[in-house]
Amino acid sequence: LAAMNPDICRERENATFNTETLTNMLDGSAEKTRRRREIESLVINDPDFQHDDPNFMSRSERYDAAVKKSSQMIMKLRDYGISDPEEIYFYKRCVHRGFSEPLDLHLGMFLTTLLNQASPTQLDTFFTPAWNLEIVGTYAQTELGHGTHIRKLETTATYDPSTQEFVLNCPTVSSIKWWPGGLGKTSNHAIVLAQLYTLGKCHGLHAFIVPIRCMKTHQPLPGVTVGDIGPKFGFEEVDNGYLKLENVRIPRENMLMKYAQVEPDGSYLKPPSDKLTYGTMVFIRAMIVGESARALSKSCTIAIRYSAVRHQSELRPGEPEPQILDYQAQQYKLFPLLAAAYAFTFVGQYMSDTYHRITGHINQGDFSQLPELHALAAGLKAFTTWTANAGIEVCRMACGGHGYLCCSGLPDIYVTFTPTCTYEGENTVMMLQTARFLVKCYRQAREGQQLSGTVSYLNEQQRLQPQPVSSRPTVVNINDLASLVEAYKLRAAKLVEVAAKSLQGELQRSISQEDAWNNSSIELVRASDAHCHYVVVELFAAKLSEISDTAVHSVLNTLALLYALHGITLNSGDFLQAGLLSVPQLSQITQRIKALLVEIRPNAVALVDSFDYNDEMLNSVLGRYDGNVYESMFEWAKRSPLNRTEVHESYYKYMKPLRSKL
Ligand SMILES: CCCCCCCC(=O)SCCNC(=O)CCNC(=O)[C@H](O)C(C)(C)COP(=O)(O)OP(=O)(O)OC[C@H]1O[C@@H](n2cnc3c(N)ncnc32)[C@H](O)[C@@H]1OP(=O)(O)O
Ligand SMILES: Cc1cc2nc3c(=O)[nH]c(=O)nc-3n(C[C@H](O)[C@H](O)[C@H](O)COP(=O)(O)OP(=O)(O)OC[C@H]3O[C@@H](n4cnc5c(N)ncnc54)[C@H](O)[C@@H]3O)c2cc1C
Repeated sequence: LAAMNPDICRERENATFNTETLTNMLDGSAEKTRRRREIESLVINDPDFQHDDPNFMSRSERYDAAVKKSSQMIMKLRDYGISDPEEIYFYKRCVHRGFSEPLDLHLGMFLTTLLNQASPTQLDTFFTPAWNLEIVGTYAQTELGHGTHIRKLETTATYDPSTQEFVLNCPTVSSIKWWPGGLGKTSNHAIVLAQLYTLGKCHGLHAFIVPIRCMKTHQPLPGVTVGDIGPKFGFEEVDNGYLKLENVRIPRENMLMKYAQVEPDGSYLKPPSDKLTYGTMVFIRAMIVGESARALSKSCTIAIRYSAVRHQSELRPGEPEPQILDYQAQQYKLFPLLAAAYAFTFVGQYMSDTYHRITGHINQGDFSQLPELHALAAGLKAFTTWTANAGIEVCRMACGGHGYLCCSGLPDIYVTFTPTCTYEGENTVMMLQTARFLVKCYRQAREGQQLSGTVSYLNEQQRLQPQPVSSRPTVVNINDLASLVEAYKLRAAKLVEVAAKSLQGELQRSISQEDAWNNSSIELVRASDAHCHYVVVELFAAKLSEISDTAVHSVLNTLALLYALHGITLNSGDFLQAGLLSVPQLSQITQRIKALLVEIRPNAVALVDSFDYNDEMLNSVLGRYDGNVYESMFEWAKRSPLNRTEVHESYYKYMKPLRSKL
């Protein structure tokens, strides 16, 4: 076994806090850390899950290997008796080493939709076979023509009372279902979102369980055309698919009927809210927030560990080349992202808790908090995925040339993560949904209604009327987190007001509501962005009050300050315009940020260690725990398929004959 790299050892010795304490805090408790590691080691020590580098495999081999692993995984989860959703998740992400896989949609959306939208009788029929993987399903909503504007989806489900069946059709090319994960080759069922027609009337989108392949032969059923949509930017393990349905008949019992219902005679019973069909999307959006944290924390782990062992250039003449982590510019690239990774970890936990709390109420028949849940999940999904997406690229480039190698792990993290900005609601569209909620709340507050929850700051509008900067004490104390939270709150309030006024102004020009909306989109998206930014800063600050260990508290406080101050410099125009900040304060902030970088520097490696990604899951030669980067890069390169023979066959086929001709 090669010794630890001395640079990275020194980093760990210099840390001012206990890494394990912070890991326990991130997991929830020491016991939870222990259990997570136990589950991960079950996978890592399992010979069936030894990991061949997918970068050396064809797409078909990758799909094959992923299906094999998933099938074994299901068996083993049963054998070990692992049934808690969080524990299944730990096991699963370790099996697939962070890659997406063909069963993601079955586990994440098919089962979830059943649980949330099936009637008790339907659950009896479908859930057990689905849990046992006899039924393998996907979530087929998006069509060639529409992903965002789902009210315009064209697939139809027409009720035939004479046989008590629904007849499903994709009548046009643009109505072909396109994209669903696991649809192409893996699934034998799909939850199909279709326009419901009964007794001659359209009732909008509803969800139907549609068998698409024979349960015995796995051949497509009559009327079903199904296949893989071809190679993509990433997601190579996943058979994202197409599906065309022609007069496919399913029993009446296959429409998900927890809320809306079609009776045997064809009469339609309305759901308590027509947005309940959209419930699974809200769940996945809420979960994506945590995925942003994971993608970013992995990328930071790789870039920061590598920056601790990489030496380059001369800082002081005659001295040895420094670790690249000693360059201020390198710290300025990476430490704000490290801070964001921590922030998003806490926001991810909050979003998951909030989702479960509010769906608990929904299951009790109380739908009052659904709008806020939707607005929060949509906005935070967009806000965190945009930041993480850009951050992964910054981490990759911070590793110089080696970041471009697949063995750095960063290209795979990027291509796997980047579609979160698009799927489950395109980010701009999601920001506009949040804005719709914010503007509505703003109007309610103006009318004197008392708002609660994350938008309660809009109650204070009277107090927020702009005042000349000179006539009041400086709002921001740049050394005080509570004061920074307040500044973000006031900025959000201001930008919501700007958006609302833009709408008002447009309407006064007597254009339609819809055109006014479109003409205010820039302000609306910015308002949502500011709102989400405030929520993130607020949650980070709130988290600090829960931390009892003083050393951990101190280092996280530094990160929270950096997150907040760096965000202000990126959006300084807003803060200046709103009179929340003075120009001289802006340069004080830059100085303060520099001081924070220096404070974080000795703890940087320990801070990424605390995320506790084992080497198998990180899958990166640059991010290895032992820091032995160059040796393992050389070993990896030797395994490249091009190196299987000393002389490649192309030499004999083309180069050699060419030489004899010239
Ligand atoms: C394991 C995981 C892997 C994941 C892989 C990826 C899987 C996928 O991508 S699956 C497909 C995901 N697709 C999407 O997310 C589609 C995005 N589009 C949408 O959600 C909708 O079309 C949307 C929200 C943009 C507009 O919906 P639409 O019905 O036209 O609503 P709209 O007219 O804008 O608003 C109507 C009201 O509904 C509300 N609303 C909209 N969506 C929701 C919701 N989900 N929950 C609650 N309320 C909602 C609005 O806030 C609005 O309320 P109000 O009238 O009080 O202001
Ligand atoms: C890897 C991957 C996996 C997927 N898996 C699934 C799946 O399992 N099941 C499934 O059903 N779908 C799936 N999808 C589809 C995905 O949900 C859609 O692509 C997504 O909802 C975006 O819709 P769209 O492609 O129609 O984009 P579009 O809506 O066409 O977006 C294009 C542009 O138009 C803009 N735009 C659109 N509408 C508005 C508006 N109202 N206001 C302002 N700007 C607007 C957008 O901001 C964007 O810039 C997947 C997609 C990917 C990439």
